Amino acid sequence: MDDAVLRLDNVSRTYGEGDTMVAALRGVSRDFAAGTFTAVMGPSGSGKSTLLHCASGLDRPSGGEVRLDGRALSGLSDDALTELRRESIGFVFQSFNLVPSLSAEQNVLLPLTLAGARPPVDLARQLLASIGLGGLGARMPAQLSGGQQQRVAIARALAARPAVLFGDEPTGALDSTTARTVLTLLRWMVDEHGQTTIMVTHDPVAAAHADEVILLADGRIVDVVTAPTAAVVAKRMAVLEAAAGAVA
Ligand SMILES: Nc1ncnc2c1ncn2[C@@H]1O[C@H](COP(=O)(O)OP(=O)(O)OP(=O)(O)O)[C@@H](O)[C@H]1O
Repeated sequence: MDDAVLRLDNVSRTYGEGDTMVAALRGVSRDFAAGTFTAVMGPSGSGKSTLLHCASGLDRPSGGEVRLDGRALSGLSDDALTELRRESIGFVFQSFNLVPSLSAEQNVLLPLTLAGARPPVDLARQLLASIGLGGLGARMPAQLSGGQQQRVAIARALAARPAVLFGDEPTGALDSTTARTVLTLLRWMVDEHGQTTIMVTHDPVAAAHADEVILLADGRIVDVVTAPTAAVVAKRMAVLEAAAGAVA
């Protein structure tokens, strides 16, 4: 696919050696087209976090290749990889990871200021307004609800206009109503701004917001659900969980 922003080609990742070796990823290949929203699911230990880390340049695969905007990551030095991550990748985590002593606005701008850039003063205000937090920029994280804090974290991840936004259980710490607000926001970023987004989740309802769901089992992609509904995803997951339980 020519419009792939991110391409995984036969990516493998092993941990340890000899008898204790664990194959966390076993030859994963997948193209992620620009402007698409993908959810990654699978039983515990199936390789979701490893996939996210390898795809985002946080970890180096043991084999295969990851290409971001056509650039092979394996050839990059650690410094070049860090630079690429800073410029092209956004992260949102389950624990919002905001700096408690900085205001919402300062948190949003932090990655840019740390990178030595002088972001336009109204960038944070615009970003916060665009995600429904207009007027709250001066608040400290402790003065915001969980959902509001996660939206600040999303604004921060988007400040550098990343090629790909990665979410590691971004709604895992939120109640279902608040989670829906955050998922609607992610969906809106994809639809309105073409923000390519890849999210690991355990929640079929969250996964149903994506364009497709990749299902992992034992380090491999074993199923892909297009135009997912929560019911279909839950059913496929139940089959995989049962199989994983039978092996364990
Ligand atoms: N640093 C590590 N050292 C050794 N083994 C590891 C390491 N990290 C992950 N693994 C193993 O690799 C496999 C995949 O782990 P990974 O964390 O990617 O799974 P996951 O699907 O994200 O699991 P969960 O849903 O429980 O978070 C597991 O068997 C795990 O124990």
